[in-house]
Amino acid sequence: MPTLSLNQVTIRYDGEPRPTIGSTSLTIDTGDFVVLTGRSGCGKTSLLNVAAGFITPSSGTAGIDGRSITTPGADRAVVFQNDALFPWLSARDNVSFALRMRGMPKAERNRRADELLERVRLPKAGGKAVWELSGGMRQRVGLARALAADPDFLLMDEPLGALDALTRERMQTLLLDIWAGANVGVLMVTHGIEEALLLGTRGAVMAPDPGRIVRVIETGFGRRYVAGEPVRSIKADKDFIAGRAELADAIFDGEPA
Ligand SMILES: Nc1ncnc2c1ncn2[C@@H]1O[C@H](COP(=O)(O)OP(=O)(O)OP(=O)(O)O)[C@@H](O)[C@H]1O
Repeated sequence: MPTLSLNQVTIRYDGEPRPTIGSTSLTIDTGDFVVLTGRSGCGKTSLLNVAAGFITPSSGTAGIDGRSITTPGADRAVVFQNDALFPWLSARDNVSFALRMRGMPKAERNRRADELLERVRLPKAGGKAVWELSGGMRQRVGLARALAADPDFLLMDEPLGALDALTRERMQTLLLDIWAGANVGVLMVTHGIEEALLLGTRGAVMAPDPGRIVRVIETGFGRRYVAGEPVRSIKADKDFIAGRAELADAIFDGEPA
């Protein structure tokens, strides 16, 4: 079971007088669903980019089981706010593209792509062109494509940020279903306080200047959904309501929201 570790990572972008991220550590194990939240500009994406291997920390280390993260790798799938699908390919071909890169024969990769599309609740969309899909459907194709590489870690930067509120709620439960069914560790960035609380096994709150994790809240609400409890009953629970207030307080640190 691999572990992704960020150890006393700092980031100082070229030309910036101060570090964007000050010494920050974070560990993600298989089965974790770590949600990174905090005010705009506090450095959430920067930290995720270190885990993804898109940027190298100025000091500190990023690694998986002792191996340094220096570049992106197939062990880490990244999902962005905008799906970044190939518009000229069908949904199935978008998903199977990742498998083609691994040399899998066509019939097998089409079968696997259809399985993955079914997993993201798009059983009939394989032959559809990207332009025929809604925003939520595209994001699900993006997720299926991310899962195709069979990653150890799923790194998601505001994956639901561009969706309308109702689609977003349905996608939250889909993310929990995917997490429960895959052997992955998840790191997800979100601005959504309820989303952080519902999805995360751990909610990590960042503060700015320099960006750092100031609070970690262990949560068990996603596990309750996976065990069969309806989301509405979870969100009505007094522990959920108290958790939401606690998270908001940590994010706004006593300032009015
Ligand atoms: N490549 C870069 N070069 C210089 N500065 C950068 C770079 N990338 C990000 N920054 C700056 O670092 C700070 C943190 O940005 P980052 O995107 O990591 O924050 P964030 O918490 O994800 O923001 P948001 O919630 O608005 O998406 C911002 O001030 C941003 O302008």
